[in-house]
Amino acid sequence: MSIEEKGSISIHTENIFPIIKKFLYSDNEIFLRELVSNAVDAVQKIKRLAALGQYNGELGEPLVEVILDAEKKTISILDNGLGMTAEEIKKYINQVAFSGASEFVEKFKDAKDANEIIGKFGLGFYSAFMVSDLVEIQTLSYQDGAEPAKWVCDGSTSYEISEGNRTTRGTTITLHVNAESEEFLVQSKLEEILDKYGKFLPVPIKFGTKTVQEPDGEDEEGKPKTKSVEVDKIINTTNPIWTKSPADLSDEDYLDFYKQLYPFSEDPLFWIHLNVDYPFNLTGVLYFPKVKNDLDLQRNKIKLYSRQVFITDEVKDIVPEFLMLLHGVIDSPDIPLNVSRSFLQADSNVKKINSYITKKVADKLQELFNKDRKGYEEKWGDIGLFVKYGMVSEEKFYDKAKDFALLTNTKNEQFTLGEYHDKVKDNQTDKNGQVVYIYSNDPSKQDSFIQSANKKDYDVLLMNSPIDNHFINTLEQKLEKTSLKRVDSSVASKLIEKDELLESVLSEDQSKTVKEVFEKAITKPGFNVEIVGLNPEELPVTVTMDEFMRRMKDMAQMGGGMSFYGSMPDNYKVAINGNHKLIAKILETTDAEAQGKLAKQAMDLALLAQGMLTGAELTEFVSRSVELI
Ligand SMILES: Nc1ncnc2c1ncn2[C@@H]1O[C@H](COP(=O)(O)OP(=O)(O)OP(=O)(O)O)[C@@H](O)[C@H]1O
Repeated sequence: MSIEEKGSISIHTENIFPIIKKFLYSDNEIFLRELVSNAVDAVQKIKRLAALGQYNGELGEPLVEVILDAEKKTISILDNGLGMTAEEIKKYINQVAFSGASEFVEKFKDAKDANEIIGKFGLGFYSAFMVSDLVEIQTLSYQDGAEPAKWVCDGSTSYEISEGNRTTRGTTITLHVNAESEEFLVQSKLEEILDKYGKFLPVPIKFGTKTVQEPDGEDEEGKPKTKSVEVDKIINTTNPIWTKSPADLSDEDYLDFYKQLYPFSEDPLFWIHLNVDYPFNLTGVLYFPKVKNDLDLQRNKIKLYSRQVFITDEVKDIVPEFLMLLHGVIDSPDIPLNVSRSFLQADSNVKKINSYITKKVADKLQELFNKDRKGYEEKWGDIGLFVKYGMVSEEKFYDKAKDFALLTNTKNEQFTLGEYHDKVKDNQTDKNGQVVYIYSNDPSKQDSFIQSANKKDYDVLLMNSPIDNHFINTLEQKLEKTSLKRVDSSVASKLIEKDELLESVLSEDQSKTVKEVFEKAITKPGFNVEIVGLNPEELPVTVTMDEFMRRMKDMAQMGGGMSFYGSMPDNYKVAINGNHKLIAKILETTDAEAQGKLAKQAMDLALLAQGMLTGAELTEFVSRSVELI
């Protein structure tokens, strides 16, 4: 039989080709992904037909091959899949493939920004025209009595079908690469693209050959000999671990796979194997990495696959924001890829997947916590950031994480939220029944404050990670009758307001004198002197910034819309311990200059403890101290 037909493809838009070519230029490498996936699909379809008994012929070893002919300027993709009849070409290529392309152009016309749709839109077979002047299909269907068919098209709306030359079942797509796309006529370039998109495809992909050493008997001395042989170079692993059952995998398998994905990374802390088939299909393995300082470098490491074809490493909406630092692979055929990214966010499957992942991560952490508390505590330094971020940003995650989130104190002891409440509630409840958690965000700078708090048997939490400012707010919102105060926000005995406040031993007149002496000694603005009655053991002078004021200023600095507070001058409280020996000494001193010096010295010591004494003031303090000794 001879097939001879010229025809015209019926689509609305006459000039799809130039539009697609122009706007997909930056991402045109996906043509190879699309054509190789089609070839893989064809091979899997024939396997399925055979399994169903609908095909009884020879299956052969499933194989897809990519051949580059740089001289002829062609790239061919061959498969031994199910092939197509001439009728099927008309149906699947002329109608299906081209309708996909015209749909793209329609969408493109409506899109405000070309980038919105580029890259996610699977153009399928039509993407071949992004890099070719002419595309040829040679195919032979598996069906009884099928004739080989050939289809040729130059990307315009006219095509030609005639008798083909394939003698074995399957399809060969040959691209005659256009002048602008000659970069793809380089072996290493194609290899790179195949590696990127096809590393884990389920059917072996051959690309060229490689030389390996094989045993070749023994030499005269009886030593084993080897010879060089050329073998097919297969670029992929067909059964990556996420397609297997966790029961069949060892820790080593997971670690090996991690190394394969991220060759230069340290081992991960632990991992989660994802596997769900209802209400959506999703498999994958997510790894918790050791957190490094440069958080940005670690983002966008999760790879999204669809049926083992790599799609993207931008998984922003599929994976909740707080888990963007995780590594690994997610594979789901149920994530719509033929549409713009903005549509992707709104997709109900994407939302479901997002909450599924959140839940799985929470379950895994709970399991680790329950099984091995000590091991979990050791990992907290790395996972704490994720957990706190999650608690701050997602209500649902907070509800789960409140049972396994840990608080660390300055003595490096760790507590769950419940344990910590029980630990401090007796000694750290104020007169209004509020439990006050005291924290430090910089233990070395705030050491004197921490020591004063510890003297009162107050516990001090460590809150020095980048997320802690937000975490503190979340805890205050969620924990009942609990507030948090930074250890240097007031003198120790006033951090938690109790009834039993010490009185200052000073008379009203004496207080007034001391206040004046200090006000004179302090030359900078924004320091308000106050005489308080503290334990004689506590420091004579303490400089603090009010908790509320400091938080508002911190927020203003981070651009949290509190700019009013940001523009306010810094305001500090200078608490003079009326019960301290030094204050008595100041009162006894009659020489005004000596009095002023003592006050200045005590004030500078307080500033020094806060890390606020710098530059010329520090130099002056040092020489005054030398003089006093
Ligand atoms: N190598 C092949 N062997 C057999 N049939 C093929 C081959 N390549 C394409 N086809 C047929 O042509 C159809 C259209 O292919 P095309 O890639 O445009 O769309 P698709 O694969 O259905 O969807 P997608 O847009 O996701 O790629 C396929 O569904 C398939 O029936």
